[in-house]
Amino acid sequence: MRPVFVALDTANPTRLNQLVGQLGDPQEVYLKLGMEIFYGLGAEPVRELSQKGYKIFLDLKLHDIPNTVYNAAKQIAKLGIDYTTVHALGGSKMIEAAKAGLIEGNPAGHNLPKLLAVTELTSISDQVLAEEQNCRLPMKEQVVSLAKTAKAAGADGVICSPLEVQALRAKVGEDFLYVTPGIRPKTSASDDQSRIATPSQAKEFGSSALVVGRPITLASDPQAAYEAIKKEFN
Ligand SMILES: O=c1ccn([C@@H]2O[C@H](COP(=O)(O)O)[C@@H](O)[C@H]2O)c(=O)[nH]1
Repeated sequence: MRPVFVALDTANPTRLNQLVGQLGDPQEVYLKLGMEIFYGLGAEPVRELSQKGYKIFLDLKLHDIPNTVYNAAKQIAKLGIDYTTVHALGGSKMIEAAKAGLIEGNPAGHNLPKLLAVTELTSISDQVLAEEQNCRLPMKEQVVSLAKTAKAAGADGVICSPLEVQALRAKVGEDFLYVTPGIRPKTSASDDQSRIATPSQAKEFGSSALVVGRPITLASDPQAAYEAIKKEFN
């Protein structure tokens, strides 16, 4: 079964516990904890949820000089997490430094966390890419180019939109993870996301895993919404 990570974007501990409690057996639930939790509540919820057996994707999107990223990744690895992120735009030396930091900080006996490089955020449209980032490449080519750099620098996969996965599989390879946010079931609002797809489209395009936040966390029955998305994707 391919993973569906639930993005728990809240800094309210009561809300966090309530949501986690609604999702089901820790051994079968994949959680994505991001900046809101980490900056609001610190590292403790990350350690606690990991110790309870949840698979943890800590999405802090590191983007800094290589030395700073190396030291930050070393600390992140100590939390006992399974996946983490850097921005591919930080360059190959920064991605290599992140990988080295994860290896150095990883506790003995724990699987090495997988390093995912964010290509272009799924909130970025073709227009913003061209007019604000002044990128000369079309979106798919830009994402492929960033993914090639990330792979050569030692990343285990990338974060991208499902809309780019077919091109990525063809040009970057099958031996790489394509983890896709920007997921919206047919009846959900797109919110601030630009490059979106439904769970069944993501399945058809070949996403390795999904990241889904508001369509689950704001649903009247989050567990039912989570189960429906897992079923549609698998
Ligand atoms: O390109 C990216 C990278 C990360 N995200 C994160 O995924 C979730 C999506 O939440 P929704 O509520 O389903 O929109 C969120 O935590 C983002 O930080 C992304 O959306 N796009």
